Amino acid sequence: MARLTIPEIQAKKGKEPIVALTAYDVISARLAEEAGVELILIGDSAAMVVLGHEDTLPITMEEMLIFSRAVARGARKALLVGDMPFLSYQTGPPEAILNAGRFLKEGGCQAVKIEGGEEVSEIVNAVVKAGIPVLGHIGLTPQRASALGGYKVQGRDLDSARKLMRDAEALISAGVFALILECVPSELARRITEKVPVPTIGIGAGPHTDGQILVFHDVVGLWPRFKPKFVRTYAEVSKEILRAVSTYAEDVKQRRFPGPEESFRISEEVLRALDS
Ligand SMILES: Nc1nc(=O)c2c([nH]1)NC[C@@H]1CN(c3ccc(C(=O)N[C@@H](CCC(=O)O)C(=O)O)cc3)CN21
Ligand SMILES: CC(C)C(=O)C(=O)O
Ligand SMILES: [Mg+2]
Repeated sequence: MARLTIPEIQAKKGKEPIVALTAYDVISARLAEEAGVELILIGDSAAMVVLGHEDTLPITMEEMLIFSRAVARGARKALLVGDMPFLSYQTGPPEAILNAGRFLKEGGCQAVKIEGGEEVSEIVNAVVKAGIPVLGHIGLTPQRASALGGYKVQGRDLDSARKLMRDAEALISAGVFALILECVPSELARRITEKVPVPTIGIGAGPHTDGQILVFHDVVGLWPRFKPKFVRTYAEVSKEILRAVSTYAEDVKQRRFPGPEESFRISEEVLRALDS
């Protein structure tokens, strides 16, 4: 079966919700796709949930490309989007195009995501003009968390709600194929969704967006550090892993593992010859 295309994703607007999820490795990508995920984002959240950094800022292009290639080996139907890391695009169009292009040339992705609104619209436009599809991302943009005062809901007062509407319009003019809305009040997300011609994909943006995205580790219960209000945890995978590995450790200590079924044998004849 062929990979979902950007026009196919766009055609879902107003028809059926788009299912998106992050993934960072071959197993999570394969499972996500088998479960029906249509768009996989190789998120810079890997900095936190895979590499253990405090925030998303430290992750590099080289690291993002390693995760992208792993995901590409596991997913052949979902649209793959590489999340451009901090300082890989902010310096201007030439560097942005070169780094975005690497996600396609080396990362096995079909598109990239860039955080920010009006401030980055020229850069987004340059990347789109180079033939690299861009997924926009406005509202809470974690690479700017310090400037925004933390991981906070955006667009609650009139000025910031207006700013978000302008950001959406600027990105549409710049040519994004879809738009992520993160941590935005539901009614504002609804207005943006009705106003823009491309799909909106929400994370903490309520039920009216054209699709939803969450972080893989949040969905399966593998991220104990914090639980944003917008997360629904569908499994307790950490607990299951802890149970399995604890039992393994105890079995080794108690000499219950390995047993005969988990061990290899040699013939008596060879053994006798060896001992003589
Ligand atoms: N595991 C994980 N899940 C994510 O969704 C995620 C990451 N990591 N890392 C990068 C960013 C950081 N994100 C976050 C992190 C925390 C909140 C949070 O706790 N927000 C408050 C809202 C506070 C307010 O009312 O303004 C909340 O209660 O949800 C939101 C988004 C989203 N992204
Ligand atoms: C949560 C999504 C939108 C993201 O940017 C990430 O995982 O890095
Ligand atoms: Mg991100």
